[in-house]
Amino acid sequence: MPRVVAGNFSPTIDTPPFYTQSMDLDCPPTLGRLLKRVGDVRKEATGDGSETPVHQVLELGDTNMEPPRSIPFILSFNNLTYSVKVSRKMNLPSVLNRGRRRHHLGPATAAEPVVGESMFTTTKTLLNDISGEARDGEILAVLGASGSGKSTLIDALANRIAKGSLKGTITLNGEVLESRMLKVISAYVMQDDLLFPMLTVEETLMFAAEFRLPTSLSKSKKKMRVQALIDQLGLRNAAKTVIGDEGHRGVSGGERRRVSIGIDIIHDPIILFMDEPTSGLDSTSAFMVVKVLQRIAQTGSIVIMSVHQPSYRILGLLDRLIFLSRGQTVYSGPPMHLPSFFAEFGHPIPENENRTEFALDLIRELEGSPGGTKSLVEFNKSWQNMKHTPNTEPDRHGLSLKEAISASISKGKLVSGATNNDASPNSMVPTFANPLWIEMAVLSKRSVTNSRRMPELFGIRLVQFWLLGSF
Ligand SMILES: Nc1ncnc2c1ncn2[C@@H]1O[C@H](COP(=O)(O)OP(=O)(O)OP(=O)(O)O)[C@@H](O)[C@H]1O
Repeated sequence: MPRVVAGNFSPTIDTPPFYTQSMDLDCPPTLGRLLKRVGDVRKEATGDGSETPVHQVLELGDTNMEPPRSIPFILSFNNLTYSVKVSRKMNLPSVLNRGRRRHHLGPATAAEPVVGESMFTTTKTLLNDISGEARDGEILAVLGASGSGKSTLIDALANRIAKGSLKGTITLNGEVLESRMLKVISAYVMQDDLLFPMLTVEETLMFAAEFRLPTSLSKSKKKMRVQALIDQLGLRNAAKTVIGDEGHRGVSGGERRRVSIGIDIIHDPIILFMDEPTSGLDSTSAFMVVKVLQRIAQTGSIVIMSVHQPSYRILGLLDRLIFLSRGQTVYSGPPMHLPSFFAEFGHPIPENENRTEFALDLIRELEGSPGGTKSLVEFNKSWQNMKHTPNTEPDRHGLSLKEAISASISKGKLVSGATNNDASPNSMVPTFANPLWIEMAVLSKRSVTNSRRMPELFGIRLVQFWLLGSF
């Protein structure tokens, strides 16, 4: 049974954001100066000089709490197309035919390679003209059967696809995102949890804070960030529990997944990418993970995730959906438009039926039919043209992307290495928060702490070192 947080609520600051009070937009301050001002404003707000983190505490039962207003961010992607070369399956007659054609012994047929193809390779389109947008405060979910292209789309948006092979545009607030900038303001949460079994949840997150947050951020601030994150992740009751493994009892699967998320979002990213965060979890744990993601979104982040088959409750937490079939969009829109979409397509969703299950079943059925999903792809295009409401762009206070990021940080968001006082724009986005020797020291300390608590592993390591030292 998952534990629900009875956490404290960290108050947010009512004072108007100081970028509107004093930030000179013609000359944006460095992130370091902004962070300092964050401290000053928080001190003013608390009155007693203590600096209170603005991150909110997760209270799963509390749905009335007003999320803090954030700086608007919109990630738009247009006409994303991604193809790869795959080796062609060869059979002798086709090879002979090809040879004959090359020597003008017969007419070319449809099987002749087209431009960009060769005798041995063919082009496979993994993403075909995908467009959409994701906004801060919202969760965009990519759905589809296995092999439909969900992971590929998430990878494309997270800039994890080789440069040049992806066609189309990806912009944040209308500006093309440099890969360095994206790396700093985003996080990609892996499906696999690589955690140290003998560290507690709190220690795991503290090591992540020491590794990823800059040394210029004091230890007490890092501790505050970890405590706020524990509450946000709904892990207060499990904070002192070890992660565990097959041989040691530890946290539950859902808690473990939330710890993994916590490690990746320790720097409070503006964009969070996740490939199947709920896979392998029971429905309650899966719901709690997505609830945590909703809370993260509400602190001013864009959350983009893939999900196989969300339950009815999870569907209620998602703001936008993209259904894929063989790399093509078959539905794009909010969950509440699913019934009208499928009704207009001629396949109304029966009452009391899970909408996503119905949609996925119908897509699978069409995929197996002679015409494939072409009719649904075409219908979606015309439906988008018909129904698509003009972009209701939120008020961005006239900020450029960099100014919006700075302002977002000033409202409590952290960015790794953001305390650099250098005024050049590039200094805003250092790739590494800490020098290599600090990273090595943190990693070694983590490994030693974990090994010391596993005497059997510690013994094996000791023998290994002794043997290696003897030769
Ligand atoms: N580098 C590649 N070369 C060739 N085919 C690829 C490559 N990467 C992915 N694919 C194929 O592209 C299709 C989409 O893969 P992808 O992993 O995005 O699907 P998915 O919807 O995430 O599936 P799952 O739910 O099983 O994870 C699959 O058919 C996969 O085999």
